Amino acid sequence: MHPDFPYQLYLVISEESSVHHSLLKVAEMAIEGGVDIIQLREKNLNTSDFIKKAEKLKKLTDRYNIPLIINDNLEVANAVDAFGIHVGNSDTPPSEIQQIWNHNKAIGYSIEYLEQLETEQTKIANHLGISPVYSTSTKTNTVTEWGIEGIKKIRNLTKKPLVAIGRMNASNAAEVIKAGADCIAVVSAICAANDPKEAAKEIKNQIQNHQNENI
Ligand SMILES: Cc1ncc(COP(=O)(O)OP(=O)(O)O)c(N)n1
Ligand SMILES: Cc1ncsc1CCOP(=O)(O)O
Ligand SMILES: [Mg+2]
Repeated sequence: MHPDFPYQLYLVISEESSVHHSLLKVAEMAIEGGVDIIQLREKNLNTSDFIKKAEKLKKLTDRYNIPLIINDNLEVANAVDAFGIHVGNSDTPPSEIQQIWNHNKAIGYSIEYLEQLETEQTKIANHLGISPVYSTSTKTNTVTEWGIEGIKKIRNLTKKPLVAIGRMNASNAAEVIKAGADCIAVVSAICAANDPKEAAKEIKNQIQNHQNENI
C-alpha cells in the first residue's frame, strides 16, 4: 500500500454506469465489498445537478468514512467539501487548482503521454491515473493504451501513487498490481455487476493477494 495514498480499490461511479441498482445503492454495496475511495464522474450534468448528486453521495461516503473525489468540476468539489478532485489534460490544470485550493486536498491527474512524467502539472498532482491501462467503451476519447509494459515504464519514472484505470476487473487486477500500480480504479466491473458488493470483494482480494509481488 502506498503511504501517501492508502487506498487499493477505487470506484468511479455515475448514474449512467449504475445498471442494476441506483447510484447510491451501488456505492453502498461496493463499499461493503471493500472499495476504499470513490470518485463521482458525471460528464453530462450541469453544475447545479452535479452538486445535488454529490451532496447525496457525500452523506453516504461520510457515513462510511470513505473519501470522495469529484471528477473535473472544482465548483462541485468545493461545494461538497470533497476529499479531492480528478483532472485530465482537457480540464483545469493541477497548478491552477493548487493556487485556489487548500493544500490538504488531493489532486489526481491523468497520465496519457509518457512526456507528462516530466511536467510541472504532474509534480503538483498527489496521485496519477494510468489512463487507460486497457481501452474501454466507458471512455473512448483516450490516447495511449498503456498495458502492462506501460505501467512498468511509468513505475520506473515516478514514486507517486499510481491508479490503474481502464477495463480493470478481477481477472486482470493481479497483473496490474504486480507491474507496479498501487490502486485499481473501476467503473463497469462494479457498477454494471448484478452484485456490486461481490464484484468489489473479488477485485479487492486479487489486489491484496498480489500486492507484494513484482513482475
Ligand atoms: C482515477 C482516474 N484516472 C483517470 C481518469 C480520467 O480523467 P480524464 O482524463 O480527465 O477523463 P474524464 O474522466 O474526465 O473523462 C479518471 N476520471 N479517474
Ligand atoms: C474514466 C476513465 N479514465 C480512463 S479509462 C476510464 C473509464 C474506465 O471504465 P471501465 O472500468 O468501465 O473500463
Ligand atoms: Mg476530466
